[in-house]
Amino acid sequence: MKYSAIITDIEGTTSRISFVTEILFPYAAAQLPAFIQANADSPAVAEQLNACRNLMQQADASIAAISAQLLQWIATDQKITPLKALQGMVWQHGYQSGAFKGHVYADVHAALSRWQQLGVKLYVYSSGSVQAQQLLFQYSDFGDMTPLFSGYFDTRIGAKRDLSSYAAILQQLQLPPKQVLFLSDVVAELDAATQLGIATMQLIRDGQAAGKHAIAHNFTQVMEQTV
Ligand SMILES: CSCCC(=O)C(=O)COP(=O)(O)O
Ligand SMILES: [Mg+2]
Repeated sequence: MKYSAIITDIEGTTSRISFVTEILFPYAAAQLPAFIQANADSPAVAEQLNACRNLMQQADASIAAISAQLLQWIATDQKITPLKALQGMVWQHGYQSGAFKGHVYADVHAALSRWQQLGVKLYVYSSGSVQAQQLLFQYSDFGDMTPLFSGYFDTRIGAKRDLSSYAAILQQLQLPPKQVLFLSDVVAELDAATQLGIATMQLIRDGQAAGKHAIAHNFTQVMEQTV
């Protein structure tokens, strides 16, 4: 096996883009206003509301104003950390109530299981919060997949198109970059990882434009190129 660790993106890589854009985002848009109104005093929610005020540069922004801003960020798919944290909180109710399961491609479940058997450490790096990542895999189509993963990274370590984010991840993994493989559907994310010497492979499942990276159309093809 070429790699000691594999880091995977979620949307467009392990999971269908439409699961995020047509199920998760609309659910969050529908639930967030009432959720933050009802939970504004809880420390976890209050912390994120204040982070939104800082980003809005409106120290006295009302709950209604923050709700409107959150909905605008969702509508334009902004990868903003407090939005992602609040989305994870409302998605928890959606998963636990059975409103939806976490979509994971069958080839992903098979490959992750095989890589774990081979002793490869598996990680997730997504703009979705760590909570959202863990929920998706805990309530996946294949049951609880979280035992497969050794760690999770989100935008608290940095934006996915920033080289510094991958430097911080490598620091935590304590591995040489060439022993780490990063899988994503987004070329700009792969470009950032490549600049640090991390191995990369682009997943092309929904017609994504190919970059200069090695490509695969599913995780079975990733496995074929990495053993
Ligand atoms: C963890 S499922 C929700 C994913 C999400 O909220 C998101 O914005 C995905 O962004 P990415 O940069 O990981 O494609
Ligand atoms: Mg993606």
